[in-house]
Order: sequence, then structure tokens, then C-alpha cells
Amino acid sequence: MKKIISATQTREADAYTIAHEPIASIDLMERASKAFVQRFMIEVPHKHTSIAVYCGTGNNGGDGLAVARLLNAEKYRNISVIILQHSFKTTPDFEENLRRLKKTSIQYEIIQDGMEFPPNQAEVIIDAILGSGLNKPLEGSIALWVEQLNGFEKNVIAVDIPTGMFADQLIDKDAVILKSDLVISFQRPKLNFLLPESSPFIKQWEVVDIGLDEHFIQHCVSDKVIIEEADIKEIIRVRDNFSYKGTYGHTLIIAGQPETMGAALLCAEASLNTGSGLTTAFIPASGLTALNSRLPEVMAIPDDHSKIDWKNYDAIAIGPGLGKNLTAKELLSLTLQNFRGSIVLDADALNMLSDDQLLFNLLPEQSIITPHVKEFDRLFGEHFSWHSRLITMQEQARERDLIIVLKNRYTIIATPNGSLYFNLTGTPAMATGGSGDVLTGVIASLLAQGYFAPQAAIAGVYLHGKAGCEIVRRMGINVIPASQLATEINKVMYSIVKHD
Ligand SMILES: NC(=O)C1=CN([C@@H]2O[C@H](COP(=O)(O)OP(=O)(O)OC[C@H]3O[C@@H](n4cnc5c(N)ncnc54)[C@H](OP(=O)(O)O)[C@@H]3O)[C@@H](O)[C@H]2O)[C@@H](O)CC1
Ligand SMILES: [K+]
Repeated sequence: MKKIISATQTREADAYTIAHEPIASIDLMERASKAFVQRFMIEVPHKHTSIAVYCGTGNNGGDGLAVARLLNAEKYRNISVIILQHSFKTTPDFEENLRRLKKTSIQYEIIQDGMEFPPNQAEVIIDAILGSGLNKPLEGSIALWVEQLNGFEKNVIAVDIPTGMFADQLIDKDAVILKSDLVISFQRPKLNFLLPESSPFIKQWEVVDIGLDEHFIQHCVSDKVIIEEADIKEIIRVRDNFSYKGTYGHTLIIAGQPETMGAALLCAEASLNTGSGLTTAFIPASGLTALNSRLPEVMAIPDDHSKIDWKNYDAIAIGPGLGKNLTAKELLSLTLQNFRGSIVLDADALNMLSDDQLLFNLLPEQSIITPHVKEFDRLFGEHFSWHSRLITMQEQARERDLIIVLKNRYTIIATPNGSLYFNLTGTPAMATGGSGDVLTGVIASLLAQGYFAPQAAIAGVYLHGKAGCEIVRRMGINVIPASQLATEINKVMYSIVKHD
């Protein structure tokens, strides 16, 4: 897991690296700027491209000056530098880089308050005005300049963080922020990159390593981490040589109505492909033929819940396509009262919990709920920001001893110990009906195989997202039909547990 650290902690990591590597601050800036330039050159390979580097007068601006000089050394010949002097305060490393810039042939101009903002002719804008040193929303001349830059609608590549965006504090609805096509950020993604509020301002972001002390960063106090593939390799066990179907548990899927049998099929197909030894689906009788023909490996209990022998199952997934009628409610209530194994609840099961707090209070410890944002707000009340949702997730996961999986482009998992796990796998191509049903089946299947609930949620979310990435990489498709996801999981698991 990689810790997500705040702007303050990044400054501390910077100071620690300078003192203990040791490295001079100006050399660390040079290293960061080189890392930026390497990635930039992939993005803008043509050396005749006209580039305007807009710099502030702090260290972000210092990076900008160094980047201009380094690009010039790489034979980019059409570079201009515009220093936006919003304050007379400068940093020593900015000053040093200005001295170095003056020794090159690069033209630069200084714009001060009240001066007319020069028109921009460049094809690419590098945003090095403000970085993680932002300490208040933009206003006055700097806000006007940023609005003018936004008006140019050019290809903008930001250094570290878009000007005007806080790294880890709430992005205000009226915030003035320089919109970027790509952010090349240093060492760690900023928390806000992972929350939807940053989306109008960032099309794509990437992180480059600038050699800050990783040991220091990993020891910072942070309740937020990024899931890595190595973590999943640690979690997922290789299937044992002498194992049989009984080794891998029995999953019961309670899902589907006549009109939404697809949800039950997708959930069951995902359970099957994630490796549950047995999968049974409780479905409406009218869906029996569909189930038997599509998934001959899956057993069925049609209609009659008295036929469910609760002790037969290791895990239950309940909710996909289930509806909210009386029968559905009865099924949910029976599950919560009778089943002693692990449960994952999704979709209509969550909506029924929102409507009935008594039922909600029956949720056994370590249950997993997988809401999307609307379901989340129905369960826990309306929220006006993702930062406040993060707080609610932590509180509710702790108080109720639940694992909350809040689905989004970067799905977030809250566990009862108060940690938040951010998952970076996945693709917008998965934003289509049925994806969630697959995730529910994947997690239930992992639960049935004996993985602890937090691990099942973390691994399930990662594998599900990775399956989407793999399909897009291989097939180059714009949207992924969920049934393809359900089968891809199998390959992804194989590639992850394979030890070669
Ligand atoms: N950390 C690392 O490891 C490394 C960091 N590096 C780089 O350093 C960057 C951080 O640099 P930084 O700390 O100098 O801050 P930066 O963003 O340039 O701005 C500072 C200036 O902005 C001002 N200011 C603030 N808010 C304002 C507002 N709303 N409106 C107007 N002004 C405002 C503030 O003025 P003040 O409020 O203090 O008067 C101050 O003068 C980081 O993003 C990365 O690019 C790399 O070089 C090497 C490794
Ligand atoms: K910037």
C-alpha cells in the first residue's frame, strides 16, 4: 500500500530528503524538473512545438524555470517564459533558477498587477504558477490571469498540481483553477485527484518519482492508502494441489426478478469465475431456463425461500436486481436473521436498508456494503462533498463494524479500523449497467473462499478494475459489457497468482 500524504507532509518529506539523503534543495528541484521533462517529452515529442511556461515566484515557479531550461537543452527551440509576479516574495530556488535561465537564449517577460495580460500564441502551456504551496483560494489579479489562461483553451500540462487546486482540502464550487489536460505530479497523487470534484480541472494525471525518502513517507501518519498489485499478490492464495470444490466454499446469490434476471446471471457468473467452489442462485422460477442455459455450473433455488438451508453457504451476495417488493424485503430480513456467514449487500438490498433503519441495524459485523454515490447518500444522508463522504465512511465503518465500498472511478473502501483504501484500477469503460453486479459476485466469491471481509473487498475491487483495464488494453473497446468483465476476472486472478 502506498500512503497518501498531505501537502504539509510532502513538505516534511522534502525537508527530510534534503537533510538525510543528503541533497541540496536546488538539486532536488532539478531532479523533480528532470522527471517532469522526461514525461513531458513523451507527451509532446515534436521539438518545434511552441511552448509557453507560466511561472509563479515560489518553488512551483522555480520548477517551471528549470523545466524551460531543461527543455531548451533537449532542443525544444520554441519556448517562452512568462513570470506572473503576483507577489514580490520569491524563494531562493526560484531566484537561482532565474539566474540559470538568464544564461540561456530563452526569452522571458514579467507580468505584474495591472499590466495587460499578453495574448498566448503557444500550442502548449506549462502551468508552473502555483503548486502545493497554495494556502487560500485564488482572487484578484492571479485569479484573472488564470481565467484568461483558461480562455485560451490550449493544451495545458501542469507541474505537480493545477494552479488554484488544493492538494487535500475541499475544492470550493466557485474555485478558480487552471484546467489541465495532463498533470505531471511529484511522488504521490494528491488526494483531490482521486475525488470527482477535481474532474472538471484534470483530464489525466500521472505521478513521477522525484526520489523523496519513501521510508519517511511510509511512516507518515495517514489513514489513506493506495492499493497496489503487490498487496493483491499477498492476499490471493494459489489454488492448492490437493484441493477440491469443497476447499473453496459455497456462495449463495440472492438476486434477480423476472425483468432483471441479468443482474443475477452476472453476479453468479462473477462468483463462478472468481473461484468459489460452488455457486447457487436464488432466483425467480421464470429465470431458471436462462440460468441453466447460460451458467450450467451454477445451481438454482427457484422462488421458495423455505428451501434455503442457511448453513450450507459460506457467503451470501444479496441485492442485484432484487427489487424492493415484500418478497425481496422478506428475503433480506431472513438472510440477516438466519445467516451466520459473510454477507455482501448491493443495489436493492441497500435501498431497503435505507428505508428501514431496524433492518440496517441487523447487519452482522464485517458485512460488506457496495453502494454507488446515490445509494451511499440514501443510506447515510445527503452529502455536499466527497470530503464529507470520506468522513462518514470512516465513522460508519467504525461504528457499525462494516466494510463500505463506495464505488466510483477510484473506488474507496472504508474498513472498521478507520482506514480508507483507494483503488486506481478500472476505466470509464466500466461505467455501464451490470458492472456493479459483477463486483458483488466477485467479493462474495472471495468471502466464500475464506478471505477476511476487508481483504475480500480490497482484492475484489482491485481485480474487478484490473479486468476492465485488461479488456480495454487487449480489445480497445469504448465500453465493456459486464458479462465480459465477469469472465475476465478469471484470467486476471491467474496472472496475479502466477509465480514466475
Ligand atoms: N515538496 C517537494 O518535495 C518538492 C516541491 N517542489 C515544488 O515546490 C512546489 C511547492 O512550492 P512552494 O511551497 O514554494 O509553493 P508554491 O506552490 O510555489 O506557491 C508558493 C507561493 O504562493 C503564494 N500563494 C499561496 N496561495 C496563494 C494564493 N491563493 N494567491 C496568491 N498567492 C498564493 C505564497 O505566498 P504567501 O501566501 O506565502 O504570501 C507563496 O509565495 C511544489 O508544488 C513543487 O512544484 C519541487 O521543486 C521539489 C520537491
Ligand atoms: K502548477
